[in-house]
Amino acid sequence: MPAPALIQVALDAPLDRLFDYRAPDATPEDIGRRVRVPFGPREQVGVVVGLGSRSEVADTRLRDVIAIDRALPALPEDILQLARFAAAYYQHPLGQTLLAILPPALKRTRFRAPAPAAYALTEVGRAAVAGLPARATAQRRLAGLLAAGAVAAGELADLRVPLSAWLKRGWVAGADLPGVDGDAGGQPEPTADQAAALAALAAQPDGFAAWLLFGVTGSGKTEVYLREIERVLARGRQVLVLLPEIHLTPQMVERFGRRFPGRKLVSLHSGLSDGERLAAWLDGLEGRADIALGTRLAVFAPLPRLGLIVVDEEHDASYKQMEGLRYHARDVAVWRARAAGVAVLLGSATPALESWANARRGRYRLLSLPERAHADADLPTVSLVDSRTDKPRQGVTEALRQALADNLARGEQSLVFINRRGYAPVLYCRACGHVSTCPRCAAHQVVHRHRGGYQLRCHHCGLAARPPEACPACGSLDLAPAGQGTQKVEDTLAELFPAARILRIDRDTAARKGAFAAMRTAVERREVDILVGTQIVAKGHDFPMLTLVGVVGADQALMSTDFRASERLFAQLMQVGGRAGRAAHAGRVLIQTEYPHHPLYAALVRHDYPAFAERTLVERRQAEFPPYSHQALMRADARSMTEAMAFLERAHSLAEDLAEGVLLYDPVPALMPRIAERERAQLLVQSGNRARLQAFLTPWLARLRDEKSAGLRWSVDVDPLDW
Ligand SMILES: Nc1ncnc2c1ncn2[C@@H]1O[C@H](COP(=O)(O)OP(=O)(O)OP(=O)(O)O)[C@@H](O)[C@H]1O
Ligand SMILES: [Zn+2]
Repeated sequence: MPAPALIQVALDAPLDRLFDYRAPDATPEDIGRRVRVPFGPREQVGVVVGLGSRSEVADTRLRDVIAIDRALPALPEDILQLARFAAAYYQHPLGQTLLAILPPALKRTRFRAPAPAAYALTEVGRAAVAGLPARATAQRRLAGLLAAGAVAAGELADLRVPLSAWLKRGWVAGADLPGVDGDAGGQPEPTADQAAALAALAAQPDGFAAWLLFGVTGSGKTEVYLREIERVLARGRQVLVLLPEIHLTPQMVERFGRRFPGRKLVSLHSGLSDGERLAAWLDGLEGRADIALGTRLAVFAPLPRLGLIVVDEEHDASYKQMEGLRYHARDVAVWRARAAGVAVLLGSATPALESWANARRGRYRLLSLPERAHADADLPTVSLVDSRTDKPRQGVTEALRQALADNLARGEQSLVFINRRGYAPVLYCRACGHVSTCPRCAAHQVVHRHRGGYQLRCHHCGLAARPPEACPACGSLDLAPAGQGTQKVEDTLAELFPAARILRIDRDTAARKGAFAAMRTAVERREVDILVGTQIVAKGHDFPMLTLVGVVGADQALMSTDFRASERLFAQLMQVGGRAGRAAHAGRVLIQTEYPHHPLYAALVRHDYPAFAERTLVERRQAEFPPYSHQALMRADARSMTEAMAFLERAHSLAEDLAEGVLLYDPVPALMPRIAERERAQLLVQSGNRARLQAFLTPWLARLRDEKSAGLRWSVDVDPLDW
């Protein structure tokens, strides 16, 4: 009698193991397929990762698989391998990793078919809509929208139109999206630097290569991606393009669509509906998509003909996932490219110091675009406004006010950058100095404008409260918002320039659907004179009439205890400054600071990223911080600090005999020691050798898996970016 066929299933369970199920008809083709299995009292979706005939589970306790989903193609072997790598490297269970990389629609036990990308009228529908009565306004609106041909599903989603009723009646049906009209002929001639970069890429023999495209803002990095992609597409391969921000995807999709009119482009990000995401994912998996553009999660998209991976703005912190599988999409992309034997192209004006160091060591090959691409565009002039002498009034110095006034008079656009949303960072008692703090967190409450008055909000736990009438510490009524946020700067500018059209963009205003696209259109149509915003306006945009950038309140980051703060600040200011003067009009950047002699600002004035990077790398080497060491951070949180610290002390003692070649720091309270009534502590481990650190983490964490203590949560973050 043949041994019973078993499948090994990865499930979304916090246990680092696989689960065996009986599946008499399973074949090797089923590896990578979704299955439905009984798990405890419920049904769960899992992925088949192996076959077997013997199980450690007693025969009587083995359960039968409910169904193997053979309607969909299996996850290909390279994606299973990628998941195995990510699970092992980031110390996360394989099952949870695999389930995290599946589109949400595939995680449900009741499987729903992918939604069409677009809808079009059927023959029947065409005849029917001709006879719609005038009072059927919603129906007539839908008929109008569809009159000229297929319309993207997303464009119909927000409108109140009777789409589902028409689907039932057979008046509309799913359709493919019409291709974008291309102007592939209208592409600019590459500059000499672009041509040199492209020649180097083309000269590289097939196979893995990691490239760092270091190009100043506006140097035409995107143009290099586009031409290299064209070359790879021509060889019949697929291309994966990673972008840091979901807001940037639509504009990139549009730019790519225009450039590659005949090609199928799909986008993959969390802003899509589950149906759209599934459809795009399947287009990739089944080889229909030529280009997949997406945010970090797209790095796991199955693409059987993969020929190139591009990571735009590779330094961006949003490539790092902060919970669950705490992966860094750039690093995973490099690993994937190596496994697939293809090139990976990392682009940035301010590369991550890790990447810069890799380029210096020859692990990445460096391509440079030191000048702006546009023939008339120079890099903006950066100047520092000494705010000790030119004292800001409501946040704005006289120098910045004057520059904004000049720009307004010339009809050019300006951007005021302040990386702090809300009205003011704290509510302050002028009698005793008390500042508003969140009752649940070790954080200040931020003052927000709210319905004609104010509200106090915690940016860590979200708690909102009415401001107190009197100071909770001394009873004084002399309470006032102190410092500036985007809302206050917006108010100040409105007072200074009553005729100016001002638009504020921060996470609060951009949360509304379509807000970002509306902002872009308004700026492009020159319906805005001054933009006020946080870092979300700083990235990626190309606004030809924007010629002045003012930076307010940047000094704060200089004081941070996080060793990456200065790297982040430099990148941010370089990016935001890079929005100025990208076309025919010269740009300038004014930075208000009390530290005009700080070397970080000096490097910015000279647009000298390499100098900044070299200096910072020397500091990192002295302190043995990354990239000269590799870190993992264990975080624990509990109702009391004693519990959190006790757990980490225990973890520390369980590590001691394993930690050869690994430096174990003492457990300490976290930088933000309390969030939402949970006390937080951390334990840092570090090694000069990545493999050593990995070899230590696995057995250490295995020992800790059995340590249970009620109400305590812990996790490990490999290559942490935040503290
Ligand atoms: N070879 C070229 N000739 C003329 N214009 C070009 C050329 N390459 C790019 N441009 C133009 O220069 C501008 C900047 O290009 P692009 O957006 O590709 O730069 P980037 O380096 O990706 O910018 P950033 O990183 O600042 O977002 C665009 O308006 C683009 O159309
Ligand atoms: Zn809070």
